[in-house]
Amino acid sequence: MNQLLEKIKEFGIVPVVVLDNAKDAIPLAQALCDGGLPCAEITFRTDAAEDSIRILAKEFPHMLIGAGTVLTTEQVDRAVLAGAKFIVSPGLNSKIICHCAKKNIPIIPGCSTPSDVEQAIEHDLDVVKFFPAQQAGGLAYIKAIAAPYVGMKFMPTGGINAQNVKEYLTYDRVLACGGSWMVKNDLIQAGNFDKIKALTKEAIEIVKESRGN
Ligand SMILES: O=C(O)C(=O)C[C@H](O)[C@H](O)COP(=O)(O)O
Repeated sequence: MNQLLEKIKEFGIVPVVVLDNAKDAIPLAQALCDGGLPCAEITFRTDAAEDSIRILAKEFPHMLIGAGTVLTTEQVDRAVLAGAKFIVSPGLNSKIICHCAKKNIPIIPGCSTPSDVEQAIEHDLDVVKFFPAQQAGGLAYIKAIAAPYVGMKFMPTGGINAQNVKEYLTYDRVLACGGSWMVKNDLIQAGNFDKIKALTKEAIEIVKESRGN
């Protein structure tokens, strides 16, 4: 498996962040790092995404910063140029996967059906996002879909929180979980970075528990 994906596995959780204002990028990143999780997927849902990635790549070079909600090859280019180290998309788009392969940047596309997973295999991928995880059938569905595709690992995202993340993480075909519960937009907007740090610490404790240490 790609080294960067190994790193994501080590973290166990990828915070999915929506930033309305790039000025929040630094305190947000500081809270994540202080909480013990130097990793973030900055989503291209807002205009602030590209600047936020650029700021974090420069100011927090030790952090693993990726771009999420990537829907076009143009966004891939902007994300990579800004310094994103990985790309995540909600669905599987062959054009985007080929573009990422050309640029040699890891992509984790969203899958929610066996056909999606088979397309990912066609592209030689061994990790996919499972989205929307909780709503599409949760861990039971992942176990069922993982059975025939023995080489595939999953990053469940969507509806995951401090209450249900542990059960996902204890399944060995789950690489890591994605989620926004520790970086909720209202906490960012309220400047409540202490709470973000506390929720991040709690999340990291759950990762440790799921690994029996
Ligand atoms: O933006 C994307 O690229 C997505 O595919 C959706 C996000 O991953 C989920 O919205 C996160 O889910 P929550 O943790 O339930 O907020």
